[in-house]
Amino acid sequence: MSRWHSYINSAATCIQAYTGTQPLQHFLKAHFAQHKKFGSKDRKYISHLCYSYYRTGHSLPNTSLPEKLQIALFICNETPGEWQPLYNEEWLEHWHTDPTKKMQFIQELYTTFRPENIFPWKPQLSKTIDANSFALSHLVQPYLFIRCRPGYKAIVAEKLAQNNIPYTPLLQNCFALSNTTQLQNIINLNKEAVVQDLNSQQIGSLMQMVADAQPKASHPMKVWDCCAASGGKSILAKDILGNIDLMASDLRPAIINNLKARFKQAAINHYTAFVADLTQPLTLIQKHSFPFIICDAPCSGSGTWSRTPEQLYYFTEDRINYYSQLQKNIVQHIVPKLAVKGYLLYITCSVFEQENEAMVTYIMQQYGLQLIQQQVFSGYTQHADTMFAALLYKN
Ligand SMILES: C[S@@+](CC[C@H](N)C(=O)[O-])C[C@H]1O[C@@H](n2cnc3c(N)ncnc32)[C@H](O)[C@@H]1O
Repeated sequence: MSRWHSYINSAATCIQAYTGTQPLQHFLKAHFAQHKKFGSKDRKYISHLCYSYYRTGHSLPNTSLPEKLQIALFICNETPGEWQPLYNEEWLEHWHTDPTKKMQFIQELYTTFRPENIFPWKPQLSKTIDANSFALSHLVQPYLFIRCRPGYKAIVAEKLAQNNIPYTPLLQNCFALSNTTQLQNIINLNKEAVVQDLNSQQIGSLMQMVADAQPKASHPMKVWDCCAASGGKSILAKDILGNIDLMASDLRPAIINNLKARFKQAAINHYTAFVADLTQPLTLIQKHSFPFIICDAPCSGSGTWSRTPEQLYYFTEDRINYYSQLQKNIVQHIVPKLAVKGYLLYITCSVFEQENEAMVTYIMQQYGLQLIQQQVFSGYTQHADTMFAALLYKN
């Protein structure tokens, strides 16, 4: 058996053992730790096969797993490259860079192939999203994006150049890099630059609106990042709003520890961090009110599935209702903490209307907040995540 066929078999073994209950990345890491015979190249090829498989969603029913893997590779790779020995002349002739043409070829060979099942939830999308481009975006891995922190852009650019790392400058402070780039030993992550998706960075434009509305020389604004995770939006807020009185919370204690470590690297020393379940009444900050609350809500994550295609594969539609209800429960406890003349920045990395525009309508109707701006930041044509953000105001 050729090396390439044995990769297909190894990937098939992984796919059969994987149940979707943990990130694929973690599963593969543990699998390779258990099976030491795989060298680093083998791990790379097998992982690539697995990821390609999940990228095609449920478009290939009634096809054997090795065949599915071969088709997935064909659809997801722009060129056959090293995988060429797996394919006959006819397939190689149809190896276009345009995935739509390749899918037409597959449809002729496999009548059960359903490309519409790569992303089957098109009716649920936010209206401004181009459903076809979005579905196709799952076939490729997005870029790695970094945001240079204030004062460090030239230093970061110089370090990347010194290490011969190619990058494309975008926006004011964003660099796009190949997704295999290793930055750990090259730049001071979190201090000089943060790893942050292009559209996560774009949400800064709504934070800038809050900054612009602040009277000059006022006290540091009290900002609560209420679903902070490891603090990506907090650091962005700090960089845009400057001297803020920052409070960050999240449901999970481990993640708050990560946030503290990251803030240390980011030289953010003055802040308060605490654990809070926002589906429950808040006791810790009973007396506080905030002129700015950032709610980067837990969501389906559907705008980021081209990074984690196993989630695309294992998603079920009932989860949209689950997340929308969770978001309502969270909003219920944070809106009362918003000061009069305060701003709520509601964010998701979801593409579903029910988690996005419909949630904004709900917040406006239920709590009387006024909409300043809402936007889908689409990433599907830029090898980036798709995000949604709405800035609301309390009169
Ligand atoms: C989209 S992530 C936040 C990402 C983060 N803002 C960033 O920029 O990196 C959503 C966060 O909400 C947290 N979360 C989920 N359920 C929650 C709850 N009931 N109360 C508070 N936080 C919750 C999750 O732990 C998760 O870290």
